[in-house]
Amino acid sequence: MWQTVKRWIDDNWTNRPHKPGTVIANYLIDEVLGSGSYGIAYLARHTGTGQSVVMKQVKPSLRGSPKGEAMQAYEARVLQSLSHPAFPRFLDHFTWQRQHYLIMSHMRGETLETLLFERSAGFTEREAVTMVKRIAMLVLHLHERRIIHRDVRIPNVLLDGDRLQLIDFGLARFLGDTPAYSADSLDDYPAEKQLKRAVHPHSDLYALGHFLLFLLYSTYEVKEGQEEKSWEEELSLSPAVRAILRRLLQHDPPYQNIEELIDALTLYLQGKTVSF
Ligand SMILES: Nc1ncnc2c1ncn2[C@@H]1O[C@H](COP(=O)(O)OP(=O)(O)OP(=O)(O)O)[C@@H](O)[C@H]1O
Repeated sequence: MWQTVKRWIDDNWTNRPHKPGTVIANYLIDEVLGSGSYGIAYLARHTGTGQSVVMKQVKPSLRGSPKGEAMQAYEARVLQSLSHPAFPRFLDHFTWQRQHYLIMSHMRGETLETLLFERSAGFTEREAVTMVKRIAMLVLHLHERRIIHRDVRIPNVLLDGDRLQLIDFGLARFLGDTPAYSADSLDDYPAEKQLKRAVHPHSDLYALGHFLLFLLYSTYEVKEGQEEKSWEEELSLSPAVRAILRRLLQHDPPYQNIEELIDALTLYLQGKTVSF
């Protein structure tokens, strides 16, 4: 019972976001962007320069736990190691009144999730492959720096005009580091979650498979009373894209690295046969 009581206190009291208008150190909060599993994100402004930033606060209930400030410090380290216009820029990391904050550049644009589900954007097979290739190029930039993002999903990709950006490095890990922040191993998780959270290029490749599926389903029309089938039966795909998806989703032997995927996508876009 005490866990239910604690959860109520955390949700309604301990983890209440700051209100717009609150000043935290040198930052004025304009808007609460969201409250995720580990942190609270705000749109804020530097009080001196007026620069628009995203401020992430460690959930107060997680302070001192492995998913608290240590996890945020790790995200700060990942962002500090990057310098690329398609990723948020690290700006600051500080403790203020015993709360922990990470400041990064605010990326403009709309998420792919908004484009698909609110604006009903539709992607042809070629457009979907082109989009996934562009995201794969960003993932390549990360993998070359030994960073596995582990959260490449439609809400974390922003499109600003023609500029594509990848955000939310909260789960990113450097190759060679453990998958979890605590001493827990992934062994107790279901197989799919183990794959998604592995600190290995395969986890981002698997996520890109789901990303491609979301784009391909954007033009799919469900008929009244139709029963659910597998994606291979529901989508009318070219053999090349079907083969690429099967490898991404690990129905067939997976690509060993992101370069192999980019090569397959490039061959498809050039109209050449993909060798399996
Ligand atoms: N650098 C950024 N620029 C623009 N928007 C951002 C940026 N970082 C996060 N956001 C937006 O803020 C909101 C919350 O971001 P956050 O990274 O906390 O993700 P979350 O998925 O809600 O939380 P969690 O990953 O902790 O479960 C999201 O809507 C996200 O699009």
